[in-house]
Amino acid sequence: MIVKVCGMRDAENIRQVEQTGADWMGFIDYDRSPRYVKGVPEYLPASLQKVGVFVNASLPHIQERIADWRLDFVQLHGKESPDFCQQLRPTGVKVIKAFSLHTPEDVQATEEYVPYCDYFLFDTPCKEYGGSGKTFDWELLTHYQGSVPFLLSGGLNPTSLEALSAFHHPQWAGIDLNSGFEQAPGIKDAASLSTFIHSFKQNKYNF
Ligand SMILES: O=C(O)c1ccccc1NCC(=O)[C@H](O)[C@H](O)COP(=O)(O)O
Repeated sequence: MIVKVCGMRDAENIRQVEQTGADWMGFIDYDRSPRYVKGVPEYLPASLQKVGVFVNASLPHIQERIADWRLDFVQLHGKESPDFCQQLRPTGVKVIKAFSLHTPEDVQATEEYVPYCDYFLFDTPCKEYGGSGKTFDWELLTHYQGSVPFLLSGGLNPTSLEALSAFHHPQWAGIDLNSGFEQAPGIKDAASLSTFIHSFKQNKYNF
């Protein structure tokens, strides 16, 4: 299973989190987020896949960030269309489309994105677009029968292991961790992440 830690920006903290067993690290390029990375992060991890997180950014802006932040993935949290996702294909980065899930209709809306995305990320609806710290009703995912693998996101924290161990879905590919492991916006508790990730990867979902 993939573990993504999102909302990083401090060089020393990035180095600490690089050692926790996480697979992907997310950097937020949205200036209304308390985790906004202005410019280029002082340190970019060498051993983790780098994910740039955008909210309704333009294609040229994202292309610039792909080069500057040496991104492996682009994660789109706004109202980006399937066509926009398709336009990112020639850049060579993998595309993650985030969806806020509130109703079964929200799940159905993912279908037209299938040809243009490598992963989906299912998150809690909130006016800030992400980082709410709140969980959504995972039962909604019984309505998801698509072929694109997804990361489970929204409000995961050190107490979430039991709920995760009870969750099953054939397309479940990983988890996304953010505000539930923070000491301050953008600063993660590396020790807590390390313990959690170790337990998560040790259990039966490490396939
Ligand atoms: O985290 C943010 O501040 C944020 C702001 C705007 C768009 C996306 C954002 N985060 C993207 C993520 O992938 C988060 O990890 C995801 O929303 C879950 O966050 P949390 O509920 O805090 O675990």
